[in-house]
Amino acid sequence: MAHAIETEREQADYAAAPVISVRDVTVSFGSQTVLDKLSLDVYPGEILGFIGPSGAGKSVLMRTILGLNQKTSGEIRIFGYDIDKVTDIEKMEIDMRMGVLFQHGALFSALNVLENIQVPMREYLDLSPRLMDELARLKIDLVGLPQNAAEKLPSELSGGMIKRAALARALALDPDIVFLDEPTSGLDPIGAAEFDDLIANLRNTMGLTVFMVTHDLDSLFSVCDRIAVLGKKRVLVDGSIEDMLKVDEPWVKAYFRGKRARQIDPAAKKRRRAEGGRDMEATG
Ligand SMILES: Nc1ncnc2c1ncn2[C@@H]1O[C@H](COP(=O)(O)OP(=O)(O)OP(=O)(O)O)[C@@H](O)[C@H]1O
Repeated sequence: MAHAIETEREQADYAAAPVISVRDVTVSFGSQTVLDKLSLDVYPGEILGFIGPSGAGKSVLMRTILGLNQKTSGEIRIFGYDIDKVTDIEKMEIDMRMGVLFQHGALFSALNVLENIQVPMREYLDLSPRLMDELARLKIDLVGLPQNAAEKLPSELSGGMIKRAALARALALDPDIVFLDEPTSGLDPIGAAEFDDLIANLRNTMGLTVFMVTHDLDSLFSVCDRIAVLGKKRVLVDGSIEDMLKVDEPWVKAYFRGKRARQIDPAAKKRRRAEGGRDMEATG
């Protein structure tokens, strides 16, 4: 499906070279083929929502792009580099430009928030402890956590605080792109909306590119510029929310026009963009 390009900004983004380009990628585990010749582009500065049925392979694609799963065939380019042809130093530079928030946060339980945020700094940079403390505290501010969260262990944080701490860690090296695996799962609707706003603000202020695996319809409607649907081991369709509402593929139809989506007004996103808030999304 062609992109429905709505704004000048989007037009400029889609004219730019993709930051991630996945071409004909196949991933198998033993005899199980999870992704079969899948292709997908991610453009600079966009928030891409990646959806699909449970077990379809969303996390597998994310992990494959990150180099955590092997692909059987196909090509992945990140920032223009073919990841099969990069040197070790180029690979490290690419890794440093990508932050990841894994499902459930995946913080180290024995480390406090400050130490968790410093993990990527220790892995990739050679900084003094004092500078690392300062940088980590800036990230704590950036994600809207109180400074007294710095010394807390993950077990002492609420679900929403864990997500924010994990996001702070994903942002530790000032990446160009962040991968978020179901970032709002387990949050109450208010916490989820606040987290969505945080993601949108970070994109707007830092020019981040966001690859978000999600099941959250509110996130898709409120912050995602584009949605890609995984099904039958490939990207079935991609486009705007408005495009999704016109798609006849049964799963996409059930997802966007089923019972849970019935209150969502397709015109609301345009109003939200015009007004710069997310309060207008759902009609009651
Ligand atoms: N390391 C692995 N070894 C073997 N099979 C795997 C591995 N990782 C994932 N799979 C299989 O790949 C399939 C896709 O899993 P994946 O976690 O990507 O689904 P998903 O679309 O993210 O699902 P959900 O929405 O439920 O999180 C599943 O059948 C899973 O069992």
